[in-house]
Amino acid sequence: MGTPTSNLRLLANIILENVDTIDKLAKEQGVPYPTIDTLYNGGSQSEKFTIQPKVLNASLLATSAASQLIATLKLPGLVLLDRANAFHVSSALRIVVETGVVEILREAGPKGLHVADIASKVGVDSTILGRSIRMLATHYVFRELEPNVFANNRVSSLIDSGKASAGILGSLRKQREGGTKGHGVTNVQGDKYTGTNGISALVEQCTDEVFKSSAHLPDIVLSNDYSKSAFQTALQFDGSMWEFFEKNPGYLQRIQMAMVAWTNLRPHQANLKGFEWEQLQPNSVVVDIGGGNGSEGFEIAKRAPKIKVVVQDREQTIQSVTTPTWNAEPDKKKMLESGQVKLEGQDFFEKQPSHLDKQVSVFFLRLIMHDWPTKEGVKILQKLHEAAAPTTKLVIVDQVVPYACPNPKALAQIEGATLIKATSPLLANLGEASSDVYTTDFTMAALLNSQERTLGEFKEMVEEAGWAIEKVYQTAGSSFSQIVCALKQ
Ligand SMILES: C[S@@+](CC[C@H](N)C(=O)[O-])C[C@H]1O[C@@H](n2cnc3c(N)ncnc32)[C@H](O)[C@@H]1O
Repeated sequence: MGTPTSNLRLLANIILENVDTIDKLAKEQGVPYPTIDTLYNGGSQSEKFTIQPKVLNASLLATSAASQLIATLKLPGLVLLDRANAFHVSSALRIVVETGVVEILREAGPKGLHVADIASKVGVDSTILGRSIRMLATHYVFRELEPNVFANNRVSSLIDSGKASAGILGSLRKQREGGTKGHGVTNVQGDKYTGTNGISALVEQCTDEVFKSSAHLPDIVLSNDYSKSAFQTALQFDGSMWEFFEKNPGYLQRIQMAMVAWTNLRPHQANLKGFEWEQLQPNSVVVDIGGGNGSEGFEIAKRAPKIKVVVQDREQTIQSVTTPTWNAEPDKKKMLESGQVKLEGQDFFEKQPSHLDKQVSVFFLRLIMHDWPTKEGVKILQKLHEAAAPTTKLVIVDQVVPYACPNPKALAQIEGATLIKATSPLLANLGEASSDVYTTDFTMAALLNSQERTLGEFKEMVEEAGWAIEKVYQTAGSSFSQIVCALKQ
């Protein structure tokens, strides 16, 4: 009998097999896989190659094995220190994003720029700025070309707002001039994000209010007192997070742009893949519940030009964010003028307006359920149930949290429930390869005392409100899933 293959070798073999798969596909198609040192260009052949399903599958398995290999090879004490101090990476990231380092380095070009020059443009201490960029470079965000000379790389360039650095620095100046707005509250300059792909807004939101809130989450859990969320504690605000945003319009603009980033961060089809909007009958009505600035409602209306879309949100969001956005963009304005799309102030805890009663083909909810604890989630879905016709569908787009073990039988039977079968010794949820869904879950806990849900939790919640899951569409590389429900029989 030969020596059994070591655990290290099993992991290394998974990496090699999957890198071989990617290399072979790259060779066949004549497209190189991008290196970490190249700049991100979503439209390039190389980046498009990385999100082809076969390539993505292989890269997820290799990522899972590689991170497990690192966690095994690195001394456990150092793995623990990394985990315990991960928040410093968030601090460094906020410093560089709000000081426009990415834009300054884009303007500097491939030779990069010395940190003293970056700091003098920004007006901050060059030592801590340099240490921030170096810490990030150590985590593969930016490159240090020679001592203290930095340049963008594939990850940092993704944050690029596309604006001139002078604009970002102008916003920083206004932010400083306005002074602090109270405990933990940043004087956010919302206009800085308009016209961007939203990624800088998302990174700032994560590293500012989410990070500050998360620091208070353990105290809440340990005291078992959920009367105030971690967000309310961090920002010393008694109302809801949405009320806070309405009082602080810069934050409102930032979170709405951060929502757009979720569309741009990953292959976009992933959000809309699955439900066949084109198959709806002409004049069918789709209601985008809590549609925010209507970015998804717009995509649906584009995909199925013969249907009608109603984008609903809180009155103030419709007035101050959604309507100006749709009036400013010609394609969207045309849809409003033709009557294909309607923007409507509507609280989703209230009864749907009479013009929609029993008239809706699909209620669409993207990133809504995860904002609410289950009790409120059930109330929202019950209101939609009350307005539903017998054939109305409910399409929920949210992240489905994978168990770290295989799905139980009752769930495995739902069409589309299992995505990738991970083989031993990999974790069933692919570990690091699906880490984003677990961090978003904690974001929801910190901001809203809410959560991302496993498929089992979704099943229980929708059934309590009178719906039943028919099918789940999942996409490798995107924890966003579409859960299609019909009225429970
Ligand atoms: C996480 S955002 C999602 C926005 C949008 N669906 C998307 O995916 O881009 C949540 C949305 O819910 C809206 N919202 C919060 N409370 C609401 C309520 N009671 N009625 C209607 N909309 C509400 C917020 O204004 C915000 O636009």
